[in-house]
Amino acid sequence: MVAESVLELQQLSKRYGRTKAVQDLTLSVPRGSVYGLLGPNGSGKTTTLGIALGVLHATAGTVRWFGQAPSATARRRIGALLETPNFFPYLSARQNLQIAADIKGADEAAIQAALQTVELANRQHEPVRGFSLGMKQRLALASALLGQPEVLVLDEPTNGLDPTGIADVRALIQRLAAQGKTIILASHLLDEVQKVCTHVGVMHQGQLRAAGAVSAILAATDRVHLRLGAEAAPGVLAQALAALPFVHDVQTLANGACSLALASGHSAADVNRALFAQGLALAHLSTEQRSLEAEFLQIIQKS
Ligand SMILES: Nc1ncnc2c1ncn2[C@@H]1O[C@H](COP(=O)(O)OP(=O)(O)OP(=O)(O)O)[C@@H](O)[C@H]1O
Repeated sequence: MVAESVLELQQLSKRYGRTKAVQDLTLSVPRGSVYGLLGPNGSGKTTTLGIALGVLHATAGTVRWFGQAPSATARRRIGALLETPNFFPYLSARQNLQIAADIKGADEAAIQAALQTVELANRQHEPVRGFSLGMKQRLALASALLGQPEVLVLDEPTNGLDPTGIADVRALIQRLAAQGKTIILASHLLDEVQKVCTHVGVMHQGQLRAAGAVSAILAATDRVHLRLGAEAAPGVLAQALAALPFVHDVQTLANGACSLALASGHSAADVNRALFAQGLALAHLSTEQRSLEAEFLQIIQKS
């Protein structure tokens, strides 16, 4: 079953004079996913989110939210945090949220629920000037949550935070995702995307270089290492592997060992079975799980 998309971007492009900030970008965010737009600084993530939210105009392309053209009704279903808002430092967390709630038409219950979600309910009467950056970021998230949006769009949500602040925001994102919200976040931190996202779109120089489920992108990069017993003739293993249809990118290593990549849906056990059926017994078999970082670097290098 194909998951329903919350957001679809079709052939989006944005130019600033000669700068092509976004080029021909097409992506789809499945409902219930935590979608990480990953890319180095200047790769076009903020521009993409800005266009999706209607605060920037695309030079070309279309945006669809919930299967429809953008509208005020659709916008009310989306909470966004593109930059940390300026809170009034002498007002309490609650008073600051009250101002945002008045603008959004959210009620008392919504303020209380948002404060609880971001775990600031017990500090709500303190002035914001005494808050850490992490607490301010959580308050900003509370503000984005007023109106109970189905989707949250966050630009670099952990930027500038210390490790505790990062862990708090990460846990919060995971809690919101567990409640069924779709979360779209931009980040240049691989680790962040790998830890919290179910899906990833890798951007580089304004273009989407790879996209899909994090698990699929990682599985596609697993490498299997294997070696036959010392009695095997040199080259036999590489030859046998090259003939297997679900194996690609076979590399011969020192002492006759080989490494390979698997087609999706196949495992190291399939390789073992196929070789054994040909009378080849393995002395060593292991899988190297590559990190998103390794994959990310490879995607960027390829482009
Ligand atoms: N208002 C603007 N005027 C001119 N160029 C811009 C403007 N906004 C962005 N750019 C350029 O567009 C490109 C993409 O920028 P964007 O901010 O979308 O990238 P990003 O991936 O979000 O990076 P960062 O993480 O640094 O914010 C960059 O080359 C940037 O310099």
